[in-house]
Amino acid sequence: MTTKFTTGDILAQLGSVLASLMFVWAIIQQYFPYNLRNFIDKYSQRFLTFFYPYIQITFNEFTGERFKRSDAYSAIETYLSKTSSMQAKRLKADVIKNNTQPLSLSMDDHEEVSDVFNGVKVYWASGKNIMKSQTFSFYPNTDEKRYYKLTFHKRHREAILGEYLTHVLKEGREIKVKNRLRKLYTNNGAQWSHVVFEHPASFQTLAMDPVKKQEIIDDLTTFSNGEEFYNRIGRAWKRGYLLYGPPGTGKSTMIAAMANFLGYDIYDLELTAVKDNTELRRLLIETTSKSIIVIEDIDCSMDLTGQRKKEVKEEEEEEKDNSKPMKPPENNEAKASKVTLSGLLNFVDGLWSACGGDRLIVFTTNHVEKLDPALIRRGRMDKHVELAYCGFEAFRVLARNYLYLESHDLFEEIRRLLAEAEMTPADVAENLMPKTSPADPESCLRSLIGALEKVKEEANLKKMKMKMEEEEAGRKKDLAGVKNEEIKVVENGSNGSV
Ligand SMILES: Nc1ncnc2c1ncn2[C@@H]1O[C@H](COP(=O)(O)OP(=O)(O)OP(=O)(O)O)[C@@H](O)[C@H]1O
Repeated sequence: MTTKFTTGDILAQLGSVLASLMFVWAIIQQYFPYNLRNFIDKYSQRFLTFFYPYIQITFNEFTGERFKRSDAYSAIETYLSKTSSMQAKRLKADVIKNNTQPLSLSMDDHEEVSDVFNGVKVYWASGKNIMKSQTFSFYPNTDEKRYYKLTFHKRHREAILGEYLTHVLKEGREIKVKNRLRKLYTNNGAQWSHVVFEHPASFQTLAMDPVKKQEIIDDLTTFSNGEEFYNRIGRAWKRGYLLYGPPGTGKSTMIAAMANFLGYDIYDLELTAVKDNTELRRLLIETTSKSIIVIEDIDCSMDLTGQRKKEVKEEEEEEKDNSKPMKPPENNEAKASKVTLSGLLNFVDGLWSACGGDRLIVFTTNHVEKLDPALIRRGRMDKHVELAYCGFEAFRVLARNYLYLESHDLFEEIRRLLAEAEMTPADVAENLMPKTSPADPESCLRSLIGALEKVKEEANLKKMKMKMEEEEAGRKKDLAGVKNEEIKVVENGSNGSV
């Protein structure tokens, strides 16, 4: 006679075995002395690990300082977010105020997901221990100790403890930086204060020559991934950008697009509010990594033309003439209360090495010719980007953004006019701004054509006026020359008569 066991029977048997085991364990816990329990615990663990081929690592949410969340835990949580949303059945959601991603998802307690790295499979499980608290606390409930447990086969120990964990923490931190609310810092004297940075500019909406744009995107990507490279060549991980061009060509917009592209904070440094070089240095040291430090209109912030020459000359003169009496204290004070060009040069290169992490420094100017060459030489300002008057390709970006237009019969006329008239993207954008609802693209394009023709006419008139003025000046010069000749002749004549 054969007996058939159904799955239900097996589960019922298993359940009763487990119940019996738990009962026995409860008895042991109650009646066995503490030392004996400990002994059994210790040796049963050793016995199990002898046969168990897996290694487990636990990452607790709170470590060290009681209320400080572990950086590793939150990096792992972020790293696992994508895998969790695909594999876990129970998820936790949190709102993040971010344009690109409104929700952050993580696996709920007691869930497990797997991950594969270089062909090796590992398992991540989430869990929590609940401690019985005796005391009342104002702090958030930290009696629930959450953790992540990583499990992997012991033959992969080296790869997982080295490469894999480095990869998890790095990637997790990078995603966190991208997802966080970014900040715009401004300085009031030597103090930074900040607001949330929510500028919508992107490289997609930035109107400029597409080849130039791609070059900048590639440069920024290489820079932001270049930690190892910069370490290897022994250079501070920084890059300087000089953006120059007439007002309204998109210098500030480009900085916002750069920050959004890289996920960096912005430090908008008002140089005129900085008392001296020491204050400037302090402000720099307080900046965090993954940030863009901006000095707008650098030519207006300080006298950069010849100032350095003056400074160097003064220093040389002081060195030559040691017998010279010291300057009166009030003079020294006046000099110390300004940021000097050499202070700025130190700011740009010397002190960078003191601050770890990647930083971009961006100067903008409407008058590149006014800047001291020392300030903008390569190595300080590595990339010089000219933001020019609107060309046809830049116009097409604006037409797409403002009017959803890819092509139109009037585009050819606009192409011809843009080649002849100088108009900034800001002015082109203003003309393309819909004036009715719904938008009437053709009337916007015609408005732009009218504005371009006007600019062209004004430029022609200006040219003609200048030409006439030049001719007039030439004629006056000639006339003056003739008069001088006549006077000379008269003088010679009178001399001859004497
Ligand atoms: N290249 C561009 N692409 C898209 N929009 C632009 C561009 N240039 C200017 N604009 C528009 O014009 C406005 C002014 O541009 P922005 O402030 O970036 O110019 P700027 O070169 O920094 O000017 P300034 O030198 O006066 O500070 C922006 O709000 C933006 O809407």
